[in-house]
Amino acid sequence: MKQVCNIFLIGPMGAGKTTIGRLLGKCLKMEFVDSDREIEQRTGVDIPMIFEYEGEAGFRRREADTIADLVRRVPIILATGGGSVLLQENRAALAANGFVVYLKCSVDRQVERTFKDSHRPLLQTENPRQRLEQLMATREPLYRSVADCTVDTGRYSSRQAVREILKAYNQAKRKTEKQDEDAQRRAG
Ligand SMILES: Nc1ncnc2c1ncn2[C@@H]1O[C@H](COP(=O)(O)OP(=O)(O)O)[C@@H](O)[C@H]1O
Ligand SMILES: O=C(O)C1=C[C@@H](OP(=O)(O)O)[C@@H](O)[C@H](O)C1
Ligand SMILES: [Mg+2]
Repeated sequence: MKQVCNIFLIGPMGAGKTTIGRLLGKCLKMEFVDSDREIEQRTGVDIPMIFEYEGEAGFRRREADTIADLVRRVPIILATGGGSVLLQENRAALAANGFVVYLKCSVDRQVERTFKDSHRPLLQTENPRQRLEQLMATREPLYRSVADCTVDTGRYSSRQAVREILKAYNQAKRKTEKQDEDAQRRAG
């Protein structure tokens, strides 16, 4: 049975994964880890530097290794990077090991929330909006394919988003517990 102790946040850049994950960790008194920060700690350099020296492919390899380790650290709230869903191995690891929340956000909101930050290499281009639209077109179906629930962070403050996530998480937890009890009863 899929375990729902862990909560994994997926979604595009600027959706609020890092911000909301941190808040959720405090609320549930659970360990919070951001995969980007973990990669930076492991390598000793920042994300832009990894992209510069190893390219996106090098970053994706490090991201996959980090996610594979973190999903096994139970219980955990994990905020992933926006491109984590690109690799099938990440999608499988997330889907199998926790409750996956897709934090959804319009491109307009993404632009507003990311334009001042130069820490995202994929947005260091002439036209970040166009880049975000392209990324959304490829990634949106992938976010949907692994999500156990979706929360639109454009409609909510981070605190409200946390409440929405908790509602869905508790519902899923109750459902799993009930299924476990039923299975035990049937087994005698
Ligand atoms: N409703 C909201 N939910 C989450 N973050 C928000 C919200 N409104 C504004 N923000 C801001 O958006 C920015 C990007 O958030 P971040 O957590 O870094 O996103 P991500 O990790 O998904 O890229 C932060 O400065 C955050 O404070
Ligand atoms: O969308 C992406 O490919 C990326 C998103 C970033 O994380 P956030 O989604 O937390 O900004 C970070 O992992 C890296 O810059 C690549
Ligand atoms: Mg983040």
